[in-house]
Amino acid sequence: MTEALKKSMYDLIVETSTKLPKDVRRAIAAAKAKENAGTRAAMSLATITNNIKMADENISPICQDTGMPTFKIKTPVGVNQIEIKKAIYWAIEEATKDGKLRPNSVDSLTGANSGDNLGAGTPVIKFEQWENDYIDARLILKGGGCENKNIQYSLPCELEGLGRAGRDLDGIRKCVMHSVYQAQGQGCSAGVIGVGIGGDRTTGYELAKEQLFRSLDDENSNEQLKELEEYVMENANKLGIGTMGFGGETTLLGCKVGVINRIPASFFVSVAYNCWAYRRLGIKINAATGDVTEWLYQEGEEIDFSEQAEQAEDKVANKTREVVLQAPITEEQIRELKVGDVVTINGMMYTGRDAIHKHLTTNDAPVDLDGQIIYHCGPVMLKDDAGNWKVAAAGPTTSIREEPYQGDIMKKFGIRAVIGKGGMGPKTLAALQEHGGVYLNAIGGAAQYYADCIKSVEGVDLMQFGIPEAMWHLKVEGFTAVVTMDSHGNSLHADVDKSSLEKLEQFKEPVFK
Ligand SMILES: O=C(O)C[C@H](O)C(=O)O
Ligand code: SF4
Repeated sequence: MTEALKKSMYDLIVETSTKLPKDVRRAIAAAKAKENAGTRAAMSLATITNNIKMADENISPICQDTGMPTFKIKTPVGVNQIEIKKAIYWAIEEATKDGKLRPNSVDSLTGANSGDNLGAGTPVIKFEQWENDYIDARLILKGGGCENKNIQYSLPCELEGLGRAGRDLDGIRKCVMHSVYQAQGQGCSAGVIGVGIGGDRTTGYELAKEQLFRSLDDENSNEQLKELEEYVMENANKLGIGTMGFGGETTLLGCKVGVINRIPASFFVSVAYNCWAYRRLGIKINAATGDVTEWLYQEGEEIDFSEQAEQAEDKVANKTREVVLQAPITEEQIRELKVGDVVTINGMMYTGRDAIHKHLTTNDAPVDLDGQIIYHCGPVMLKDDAGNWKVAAAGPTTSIREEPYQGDIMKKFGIRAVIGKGGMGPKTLAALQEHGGVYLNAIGGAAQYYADCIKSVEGVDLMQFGIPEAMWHLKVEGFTAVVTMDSHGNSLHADVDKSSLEKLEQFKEPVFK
C-alpha cells in the first residue's frame, strides 16, 4: 500500500493547507453577514473571504504559516504504523518542495531551518489503535501566532476584569472568557477555542487541541459543557474585539470544551486558540490499499465566496480616507496619517521578522532603509525554472514579538512604516511619535491576497536565517493596510484592549452556581 498511502497523505496535506473546511467557511460567512458595511471588520472579512477563494483557485496556502503539522491517526490492529510514519515524512517533504507548506522546522538552539519541515519533534504524529477496519487520519495545521495565544489557567486564580476564579464551573467560565480577551486580535481573530478541563499540564493542552478536531456544528453530549459552550459563544462575542482586533461583532467562531479527570492538587483549564485560518481535515483510508475512501468534515453546504467578496469590497469603497504611499516616504507624509486611514502601497517593501530585528540591533542593514517600509512577514517562496524567486504566500506575522526592538530600529535606520498584524505596544507607539513613523495593520492569514500584490522579488539578504526569516526585497502594487498606530500617539489596539477589558468586567458575577 505504500505508494497509494504516500499519495493519500500528500493529498491530505495539500487540501488542509489550501482549502478551508465547509464548517469554517459557514462560520466566516455568518460573521461577515453580521458586520455593517463600511466598517473595518467588514473590510477585513471581505479580504479574508477573497483570500479563501484565491487559495481555492491557486491551490496555494491559505496562510503562509502552515504551522506545526499535527497528525492524529487511528489504525486497525495489525497495521504497520512505521510505514504510515514514513509515508507522512515523504508527503511532508514533497508538499514543502511544492510550496504547499512553508519550511517551518527550526533548530531551537542554532536557529537553522531544516528546509523540509522534518526535524526533532516535527511533524507531530500521534497514533491510536481502534476496532474499526479502516485508518482514520486527521491533520491540523495550526500556526504560530495563534499557538502563542494558548493559555493555561491553574485554579483558583485571580483574573483581570473578572476577579477570583474558583475550582468550579463558574471559575472555568471566567477562565474561558479571559482567554478570549487576552488573545485580542493577535491570534488572527475571529478565532476558535478548544478548551480542556482537568488533566495535568500536558494532557490538559492535549485535550484542548483534541477539541479542535470537532465539527463547529456539533453539540456537546455533556449538558453542562453544552451550556458553557453556548454561553461563551454568546458572550465572548460581546467583547467587541472583532476581526483582527479591529472591533466588531464577531470575536469567536467556535468554542468546544472537553473534560477529563484531574488529581486533587491540580485544576487546570487549558485553552488552545486557533485563528480563523482553521485548517484541519481528515480522511478515511483503506487499510489494505492505502487509498482514500472518504473525506471528513464534508457535511453541509459549501460556501463559494466568489460573489460575496466583490459585493463587500464595493460597499467599503468611498467610506474611508485612502492614501497612496510609495517609498521613500517623508516624515511629513507620515505625520499626515491618522488611525483609521486606509493606505495603498506601491513600490518597495522589505520583509523583516524575528531574526532580522534581533540582527539589526547590532548590525548594519544590508540595504539603505531610510524612508523605507518593513513588512513583518515570513513568506512561502518558490524558485521557478529560470531560478527566479516567486512568492507563493505572504501575509503578515504577529508584530508584538518585535516590540523590544522596533522603535530603536526605526530610529537607527530611518524606517518610516512597519506593516504587520495585531498591533504593537507602548514602546513602539512612543517611537512612532518621536521619530515620525506609522504602524500599518494588514489582514492576518490573507497570504494569497497579499502575494497577489507582490509583482516581483527584487532581491534577498540574510538567507542564512532561512526562507521565512530572510530579508526579501518585494516590489508591490496596490498593497492595502490600515493605519492602526499613528505618529500622534493614537493606537487602535490600545483602545480596543481598554474597551474590551471594560466589557469583560460585565461578566464578573457568577452565572453557573
Ligand atoms: O509565522 C507567521 O508567518 C505568522 C504567524 O502564524 C503569526 O500569526 O504570527
Ligand atoms: S498569521 Fe494568523 S492566520 Fe496565519 S497562522 Fe498565524 S495566526 Fe493563523
